[in-house]
Amino acid sequence: MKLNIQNETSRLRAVILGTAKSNGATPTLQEAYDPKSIEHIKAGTYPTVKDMIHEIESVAAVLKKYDVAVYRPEIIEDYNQIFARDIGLVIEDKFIKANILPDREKEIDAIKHVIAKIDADHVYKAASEDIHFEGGDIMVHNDYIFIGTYLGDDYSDCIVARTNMEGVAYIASLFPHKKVKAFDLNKSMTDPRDNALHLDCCFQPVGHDKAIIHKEGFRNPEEYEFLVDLFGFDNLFHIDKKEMYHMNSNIFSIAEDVVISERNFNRLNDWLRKNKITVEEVPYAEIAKQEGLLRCSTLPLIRD
Ligand SMILES: NC(=[NH2+])NCCC[C@H](N)C(=O)O
Repeated sequence: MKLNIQNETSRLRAVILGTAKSNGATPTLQEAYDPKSIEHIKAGTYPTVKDMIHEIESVAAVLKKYDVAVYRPEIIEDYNQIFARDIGLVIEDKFIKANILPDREKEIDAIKHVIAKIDADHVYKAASEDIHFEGGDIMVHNDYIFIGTYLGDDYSDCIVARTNMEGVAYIASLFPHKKVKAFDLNKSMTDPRDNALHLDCCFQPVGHDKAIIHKEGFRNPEEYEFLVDLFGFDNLFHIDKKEMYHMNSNIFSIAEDVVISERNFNRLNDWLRKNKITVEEVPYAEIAKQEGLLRCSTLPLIRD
């Protein structure tokens, strides 16, 4: 398989979509690794496997309708495998295995059959355990690579900070011809409304020249301003705290003019349609309770 990813929005041809088939029992508070899951475990509203299967399979159906080749992970019994995005990433023709949170380390084994289709010298893995990065923090945008990180002193105690500057440097080393821009993100282990778990939880390009953004996701106002300058203020759809909590920035593009979005994202979906983008609505509010949505559930392999 010849990989090709240059940006977030060109026509999608092949993708890995996560699976909810054997998610296991509701995690304990100790097992959870994000504040939104913790909130729902405490409230007794953590999603059921049945509901999550229904939601993720509705995404599979949309991808099929657009003739996208869809690869699925093999099943690991009682293990969360929904968020395929984070376990690896493709930039240009390279597949890079993530150096992911240890709780999620096994997920990559389940896509071995996909990685086996890629020429071995196009598959990368950072050797040092001090290098941390997950796919949700990394976005290629033509000449740019955008990377979410966290520069706070408490990085090592913060399990919602998944990409460090060593990770940024590693990705930059693989793509010396790209402009790499890191973004220091706001993190909270206790309140999901203040937690940009990954860059795609507060920002994502969409369409030809637009992007969805949550200003408060950025710790450094200058880095937010950089994106305003790059995209132009009028091309940005600003989402508020509540919309970011519901994961509005985490929709998924099949093409510049087709996205998969959550059916309750009324304000966003209206704006997309106003911009001549077809919105394929799916139910995803249950999976959203785990602080991940549609971009998080997909790992694109080939776009035009
Ligand atoms: N790309 C993403 N935003 N992924 C979301 C992953 C959510 C998952 N609960 C975690 O904490 O790892």
